[in-house]
Amino acid sequence: MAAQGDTAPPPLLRLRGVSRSYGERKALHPLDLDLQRGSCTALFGHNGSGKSTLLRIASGRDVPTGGSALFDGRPVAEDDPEVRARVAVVGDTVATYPDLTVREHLELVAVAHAVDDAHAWIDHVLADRRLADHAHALPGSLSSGQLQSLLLAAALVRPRDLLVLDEPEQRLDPGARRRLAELLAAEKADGVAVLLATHQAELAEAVADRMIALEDGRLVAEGTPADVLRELGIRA
Ligand SMILES: Nc1ncnc2c1ncn2[C@@H]1O[C@H](COP(=O)(O)OP(=O)(O)OP(=O)(O)O)[C@@H](O)[C@H]1O
Repeated sequence: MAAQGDTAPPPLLRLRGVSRSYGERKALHPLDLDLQRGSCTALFGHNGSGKSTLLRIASGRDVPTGGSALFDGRPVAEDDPEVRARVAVVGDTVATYPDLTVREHLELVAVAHAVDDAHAWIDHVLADRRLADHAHALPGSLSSGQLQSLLLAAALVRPRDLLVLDEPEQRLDPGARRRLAELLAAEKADGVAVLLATHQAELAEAVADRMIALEDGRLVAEGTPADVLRELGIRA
């Protein structure tokens, strides 16, 4: 809660009492979350704890059964052009077109978002994600780590104010994980709000300002990564 006279800008993402039920099953109990531009919040928890459910609500890919989700003051809805233009998502599954090359996937995203000077920008992102040598490869010939890098690259070739990532470290080798942490730090420095679910404490420690631990759809700890990881007994 902001103190009176506090001049902090309104959060880019504001979730109030959001919850999600599937029939009788409560996947997410009511939860509040504020995310400012240039900051990162990490969601942490076991399989099935509700991280992806919360990310889907935050990106407009799902509608909460309770509470409200606002992006820059408007309801987060995937079919809102403003939300689609400004919210980039890296999901937890790799969905590709088998007959489009790596470069063509990125061109498709760049065209959909009317990116200026797309070719130069795609070259930059391909090099940045170590995909330049695979630009003309089809997805079927890529390793799982290279496919994950393609998913990240697709989010980077388009404009974004909010970047939502579901376990982006999965399938990446240690070097690529380090570059992922550098990338997310650079996103924050550019003023992008970053919301990520991760199983990797080191990634949260490297980039997150706040951490939310979930268990069975409930918030069980919240604070700095250091505080939360200590509370969970993961760090001394
Ligand atoms: N479409 C759905 N229908 C029914 N139950 C669902 C659906 N999607 C998710 N759930 C349930 O909601 C709970 C939370 O799932 P969620 O995918 O959010 O967990 P998670 O923390 O992201 O897990 P993981 O680390 O394995 O990705 C789980 O019990 C899951 O079975």
